[in-house]
Amino acid sequence: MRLHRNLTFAVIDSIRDIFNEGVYADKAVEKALKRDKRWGARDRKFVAETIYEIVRWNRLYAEIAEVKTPYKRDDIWRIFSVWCILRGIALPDWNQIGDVPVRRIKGRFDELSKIRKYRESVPDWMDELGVSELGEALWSKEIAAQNQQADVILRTNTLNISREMLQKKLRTENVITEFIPNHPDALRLTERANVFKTEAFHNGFFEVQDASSQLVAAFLEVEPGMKVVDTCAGAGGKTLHLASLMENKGQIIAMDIYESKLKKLKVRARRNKAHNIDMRVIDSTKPIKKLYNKADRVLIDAPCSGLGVIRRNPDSKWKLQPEFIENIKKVQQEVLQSYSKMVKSGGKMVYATCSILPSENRKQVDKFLTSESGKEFTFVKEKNVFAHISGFDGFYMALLEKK
Ligand SMILES: C[S@@+](CC[C@H](N)C(=O)[O-])C[C@H]1O[C@@H](n2cnc3c(N)ncnc32)[C@H](O)[C@@H]1O
Repeated sequence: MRLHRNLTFAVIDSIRDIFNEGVYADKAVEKALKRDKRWGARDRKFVAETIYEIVRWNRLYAEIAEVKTPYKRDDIWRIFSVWCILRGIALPDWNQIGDVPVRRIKGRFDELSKIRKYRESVPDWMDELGVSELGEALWSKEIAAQNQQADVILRTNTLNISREMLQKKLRTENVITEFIPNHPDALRLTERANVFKTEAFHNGFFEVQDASSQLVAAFLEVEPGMKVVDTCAGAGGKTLHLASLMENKGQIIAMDIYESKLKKLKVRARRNKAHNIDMRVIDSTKPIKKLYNKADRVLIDAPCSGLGVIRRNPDSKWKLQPEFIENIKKVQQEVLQSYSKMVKSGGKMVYATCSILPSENRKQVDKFLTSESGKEFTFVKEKNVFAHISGFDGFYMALLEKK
């Protein structure tokens, strides 16, 4: 591979923005890709994937390069040189790249690869937390899987098309996909492509949604005609799936504390031709109280650490703080306590997270079940999804029934 100056500069600037300015990696990539309209698909792939790789392996590369944040420009070039050496890419003869000790880099890589927190490039606290929650063996496998690049998975919007027809349509647009066993609406791209540019996307035939995430709405056991509350709907990934499963019949009330997210859902719902969704901002306890004992189904897709989706957000390894996880656990218990009151007698509720930590998952459910409001519920079933077993995002979901 021959390195191109403009592309490499885009990578270097993005790394500076991510680590020195706190910019999210996906936003930095988005900005980098706008730098030059003449870049082709391969150029864009290089820029995006190199940024993500350097973010993913930041601790390991920085340790080998002997640099620390905040990075000076030279430091980032040193990290980039380490990336080149370890990937077997010939270093160009540019001023920015000084003397690179190739043998020392390879030697340090071999040494550091024996220590998990360097090999898997995670902060000390995260490595310790992973071990204390999951044990050495499980954490080692899971964090290794979380460092792999995630596949692009689509969810067929069955309101508008079947999975078979969608696959055919995408093929005519040069997007090749395959079915995924046990995920009835899912298609996996065999090669990465910008699916948002396809006609099929603009026609509302699919959404991009990981296979594990596609299990959540189905776990709620919805039926057409039901009254369903999606309490932490965000931009509506699962709300739209619920609308599909309910064949646009009945009512879905999508809620979130952020109006901006619900506005995005509105746009997506229109494209999906999902007509049974009402949106409500949670700006007081009023919208919740109004629905006490009214819902057949309640989904709590709770805010969480996101430790199950590191493959998609590798910068969360550096942005996440232990204090955030402690705070978010309090929110998880609060939303369980409060939003469960909307379930009617005989109704069901799913509590889900994209975390792999038992303290955010089963332990929250158990705490809820032994509380005053939880006593009205029985535990039906749960699913723990690990990336190293499934090959998809880490997720948790529990189904509870109100007596
Ligand atoms: C895991 S995300 C939801 C993802 C979304 N369900 C989807 O499938 O695309 C969690 C959401 O909870 C929202 N949230 C955070 N605190 C909340 C609260 N107290 N009540 C309701 N929603 C909350 C966040 O704004 C965020 O959109």
